[in-house]
Amino acid sequence: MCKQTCWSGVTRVTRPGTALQPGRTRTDREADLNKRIVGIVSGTRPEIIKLAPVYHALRRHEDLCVLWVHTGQHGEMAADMLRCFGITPDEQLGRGGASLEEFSVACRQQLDALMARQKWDMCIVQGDTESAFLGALAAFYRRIPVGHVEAGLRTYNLERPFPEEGLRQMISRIADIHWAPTERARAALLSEGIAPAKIEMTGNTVVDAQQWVSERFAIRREGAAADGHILVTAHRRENWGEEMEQTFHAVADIARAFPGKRVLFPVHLNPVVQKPAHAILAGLDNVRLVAPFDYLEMQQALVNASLLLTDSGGLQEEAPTFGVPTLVLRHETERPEAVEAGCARIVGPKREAIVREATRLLADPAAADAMRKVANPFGDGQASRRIAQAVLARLVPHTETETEEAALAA
Ligand SMILES: CC(=O)N[C@@H]1[C@@H](OP(=O)(O)OP(=O)(O)OC[C@H]2O[C@@H](n3ccc(=O)[nH]c3=O)[C@H](O)[C@@H]2O)O[C@H](CO)[C@@H](O)[C@@H]1O
Repeated sequence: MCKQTCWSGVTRVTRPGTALQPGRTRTDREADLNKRIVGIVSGTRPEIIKLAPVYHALRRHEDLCVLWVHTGQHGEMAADMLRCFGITPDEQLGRGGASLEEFSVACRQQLDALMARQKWDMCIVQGDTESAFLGALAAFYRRIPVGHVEAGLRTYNLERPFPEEGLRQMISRIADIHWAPTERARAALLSEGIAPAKIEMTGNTVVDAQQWVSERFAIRREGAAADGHILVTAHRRENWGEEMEQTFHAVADIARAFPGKRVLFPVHLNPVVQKPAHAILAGLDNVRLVAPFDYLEMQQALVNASLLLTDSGGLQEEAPTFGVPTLVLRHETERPEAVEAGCARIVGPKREAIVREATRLLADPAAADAMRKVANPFGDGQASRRIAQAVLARLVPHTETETEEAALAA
């Protein structure tokens, strides 16, 4: 592996076997071959999970030079995810500092320098993070078309989730192609005046990511669905403090009421979560508090769960793939499709409602079974292929693109 520092704080990584002439980059060389350059910008764990299948789908096409740029918003958690999906970033940006402001300013400068030097034909971002917004903004100023994966999620409440709701709405204002995961997301974008031709309903790439790892790492359920553990995750900023403590007291109540059930809780590293989780739950025999899982461990823990209690967006989307009934520990969700389909319920972060709903599902196997049988409303595992087809149609219009039927039959 060759590492070159190409400007302040930015390290360029060249894959083995692609030795370059001095001063020349893989991008320069591939641009000479008339390849169109697609840059993918990631910052956090969920972005990597949802962009990895897009990266692999795009790399199948020889007319494209696909670059992965990691902003460093998440460090170690992101490195685990990149490893899991076999991705080595082409560009790893340097963090400007610990605060979000310092990160943001330095990230914007580095992205602009990168885009000034390499003429990207498209910039792809995902979701609603600071990195996604900065990637879209830098591309917008450089007149590079922006493709937005998981476009159109909305609560229309700028406070919840904060700052994500604002960031995703701003990305929608400057994106050129909006890949909506669901019909509801498409309808939201249309209602905001985005031209129908710029929106494509693709499904959510999170299902593709699950299929990708399940196929390669043999992720399978061990034992009967109803016998599995209760999986818990909680980290959302808007629940910090008293509401999160109530959630953990509810988990303790459930563990005491069902001593034969094991509760598995990978605890987010933030001390705001660690402290109350350990104070309230550490003494219970059937509760295991563990460090955050890598993606493979998490998918294995999910497939073996009989019930999921979570405030995570990604886990709400992943649980129906494995038929795991879900209680959402939030007041509202921008992913109501699971609730409407019948595989999830919103219970909020408060003790009484969580205990009531969990007890109902644990005591009534028929109610839990009904939730297990619902197909995943978020995607069919083909989203990244549809996105790759859309990129090709835009950047290499004379290429023959696979029909949906041909791809599915392959
Ligand atoms: C408001 C909102 O909904 N915002 C979302 C939120 O994303 P989220 O709630 O989905 O985030 P998490 O829960 O951190 O990640 C979930 C993924 O991580 C895997 N996972 C989890 C725990 C673990 O121990 N090991 C793992 O592997 C898990 O299977 C899943 O795939 O924040 C992002 C910005 O950070 C936003 O862009 C995104 O809209």
